[in-house]
Amino acid sequence: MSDEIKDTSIDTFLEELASSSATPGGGSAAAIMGAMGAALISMVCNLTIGKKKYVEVEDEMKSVLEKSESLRVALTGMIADDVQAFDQVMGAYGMPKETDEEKEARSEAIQAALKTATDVPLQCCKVSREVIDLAKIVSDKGNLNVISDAGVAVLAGQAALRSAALNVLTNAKMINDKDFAQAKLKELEGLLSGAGSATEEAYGVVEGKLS
Ligand SMILES: Nc1nc(=O)c2c([nH]1)NC[C@@H]1CN(c3ccc(C(=O)N[C@@H](CCC(=O)O)C(=O)O)cc3)C=[N+]21
Repeated sequence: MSDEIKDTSIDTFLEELASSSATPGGGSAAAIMGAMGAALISMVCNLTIGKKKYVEVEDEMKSVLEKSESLRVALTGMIADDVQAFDQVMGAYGMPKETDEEKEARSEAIQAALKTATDVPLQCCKVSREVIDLAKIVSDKGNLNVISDAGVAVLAGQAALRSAALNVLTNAKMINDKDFAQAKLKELEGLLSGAGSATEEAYGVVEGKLS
C-alpha cells in the first residue's frame, strides 16, 4: 500500500491488514488504535466545550482538544510510517545473498531497517502514552453523556501502547547493536511504567459514573 493509506476506506484497510502481504501489519494497527483513542478524546472535548454545565472545565477541555488533535494527526501519520518502515525490513531480507559482498550489504540493510522499524513503534508508544494521560482527564471532567467514549479512548490508547511495544520488542531482539537496542528498551520501559494503572484508574472512573 502507498503513503495514501490513511485515505483508504476502512474496508480496504482491513482487507489489506487481513491479507498475506507483510504490510500494513501490527505496527500500523497499533497506530490506528491510538488515533481512534485521540479522536474520541477530541469528541468528548468537542461535546463538553460550550456547554453551560461544563463552563468550569471549558478552558481545560480546549487545551486537551488542542493536544488530542495533534496526537491524532501524529498517530495517523504513523500508520503509513510503519508500512514504510516494515517494507524496508522485508525489502532488506529480500536482497541477494550469494557473495560475501552481497551478504554484507544485505546484513547492513537489515540492521538499518530494523532500527527504523523499532523507532517508529517506539514513537507510537510515546504518543499513545499521551493519549492515555489525556483520556484520563476527559474521563474525570468530560460531558457525562459521552463518558463511555472517554473509557473507549483510554482503552484504545492502552491497546495502541502495548501493541506498539510488542513491535519494539520483536525488532529490538534482532538488532546487533546492543547499545542501541538497550537504549530503546529502556525508553520503552519508561513509557509502559504506570500506563496500566492510569488506564485502570480512568476506566474505573468511567464505570463508576455509569453505575
Ligand atoms: N514496525 C513494525 N511493524 C510491523 O508491522 C512489524 C514489525 N515491526 N515487526 C515484526 C512484525 C511481524 N510482521 C510481519 C508481517 C508479515 C510477514 C510476512 O508476510 N511473512 C512472510 C514472508 C514474506 C517474505 O519473506 O517475503 C511469511 O511468513 O510467509 C512477516 C512479519 C510485521 N511486524
